Amino acid sequence: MKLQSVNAFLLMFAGTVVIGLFYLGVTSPSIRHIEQRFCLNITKKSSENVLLQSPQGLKYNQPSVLGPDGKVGPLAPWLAPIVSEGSFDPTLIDAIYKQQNITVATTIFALGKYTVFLKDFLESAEQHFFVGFRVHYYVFTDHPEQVPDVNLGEEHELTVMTVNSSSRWQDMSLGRMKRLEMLIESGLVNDADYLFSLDVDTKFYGRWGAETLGDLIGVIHAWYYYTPREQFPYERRPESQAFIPYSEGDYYYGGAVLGGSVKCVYQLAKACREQLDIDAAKSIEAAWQEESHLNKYFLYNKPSKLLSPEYSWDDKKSKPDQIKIIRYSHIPKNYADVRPNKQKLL
Ligand SMILES: CC(=O)N[C@H]1[C@@H](OP(=O)(O)OP(=O)(O)OC[C@H]2O[C@@H](n3ccc(=O)[nH]c3=O)[C@H](O)[C@@H]2O)O[C@H](CO)[C@H](O)[C@@H]1O
Ligand SMILES: [Mn+2]
Repeated sequence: MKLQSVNAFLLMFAGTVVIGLFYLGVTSPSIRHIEQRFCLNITKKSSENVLLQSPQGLKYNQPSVLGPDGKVGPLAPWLAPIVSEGSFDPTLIDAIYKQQNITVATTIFALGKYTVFLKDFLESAEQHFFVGFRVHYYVFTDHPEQVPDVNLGEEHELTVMTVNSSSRWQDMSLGRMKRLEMLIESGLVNDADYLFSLDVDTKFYGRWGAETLGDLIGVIHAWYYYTPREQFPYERRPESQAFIPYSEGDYYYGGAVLGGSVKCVYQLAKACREQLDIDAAKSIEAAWQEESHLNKYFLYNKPSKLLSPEYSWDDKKSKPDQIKIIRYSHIPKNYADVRPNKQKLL
C-alpha cells in the first residue's frame, strides 16, 4: 500500500516535470529558432526544386486538350492549368500580381529582314501585353537602325541588343536559346521577375496578362492541339538530342512562345542550347530547330502552366468554335521575301 502511494507520487512528479519541460521547450527562443530554421530549410529546398520532372520512357495515355464538352480542358494530367478564356478572372488575377510589383522582361529577335515585323508587334503589344505592368522589351537585332520608334506606355521600356548577322534563318531562330542564356547570365534581366521570349512575325489581338505568369510556361501549338502524339512533328531520329519516340508525348508546344521565372527560363535555355550544340557537333539539325528541343525539354520538365492556342494562333487558320478568342497570332509572311536562304536543311 505504502509502496503504491510512493509510486503514484513519483509518477505525478515525473508527469509535472515532463509537462514543464515541454512548455519551456516550445516557448523558449532557442527551440523556436531550431523549429524556424527547420521550416525555412523545407521552404528553401522546395522552392529550389520547382521543376516538375518526369522520367523518360514512362507509359501513359496522351492527354487531350479538349475536354468531353469540346472546350479546352482546364488541367494537364500533372495538374498544371491550361489557360484559356473563361478559366481566369482578368481583374482579379491582375490585381493579385499588381500587388507583387513585378517586372516582365520580354525578348524579341528581329534579325535580317524580320525587322519589318517589329512595328506591328510592338504597337499591338502596347495595346494588349501586360498593360499596366512594368514591361522591359529586349530587341535583339543586327539592324539597330531599323528598330521603329514606338510610343511605349508608362513603365514600359525597350533596350536594343545589337548582335551579329547570320546567313541562315535556321541559325537566327535557334540562336535564340544561346542569346537568352547569355542575356540572363549577363545579369541585365536581374530586375525582372518573369521572362518571355516571343516570335516577332506576330501580332497581339487580345489581352495577354498576369494569367500567363508562372514558373515555366509553354504554349500549345495551334495546328496540333487535336493531333495523336505519334503524328506530332517531333524529331524522330534517335541521333538527335531532340528525339522523342512515337509512344511518348503530351502536347505539341509552339516554339514561338516560352516563358516563366527568370531562373526557370535560364535552366530551359541552357539545357536546349547544350542539346543544340551536341546536335550541331554531329551536323544534325532537328526537324523544327529549337522548337523540337523545346518539345523534348517540356516533355520531361513539365510546364507549370500551359497556354491554350489562344496565345499562339496563326492568321492562316480560321477560328474554330472551341477557341473563344485569339490573343496573339502569326501574321502571314512570304518566306521567300523575309528569309535569306530557302531550303530547310534536314
Ligand atoms: C508558330 C511557331 O511555333 N513557329 C515556330 C516555327 O516557325 P516560323 O515559320 O514562325 O519561324 P520564324 O521564321 O518566325 O522564325 C522564328 C523566329 O526567329 C527569328 N528570325 C527568324 C528568321 C530570320 O531571318 N530572322 C529572325 O529574326 C524571329 O524572331 C522569328 O519570329 O519554327 C521555328 C523554328 O523552325 C520556330 O520554332 C517558331 O517559333
Ligand atoms: Mn514565327
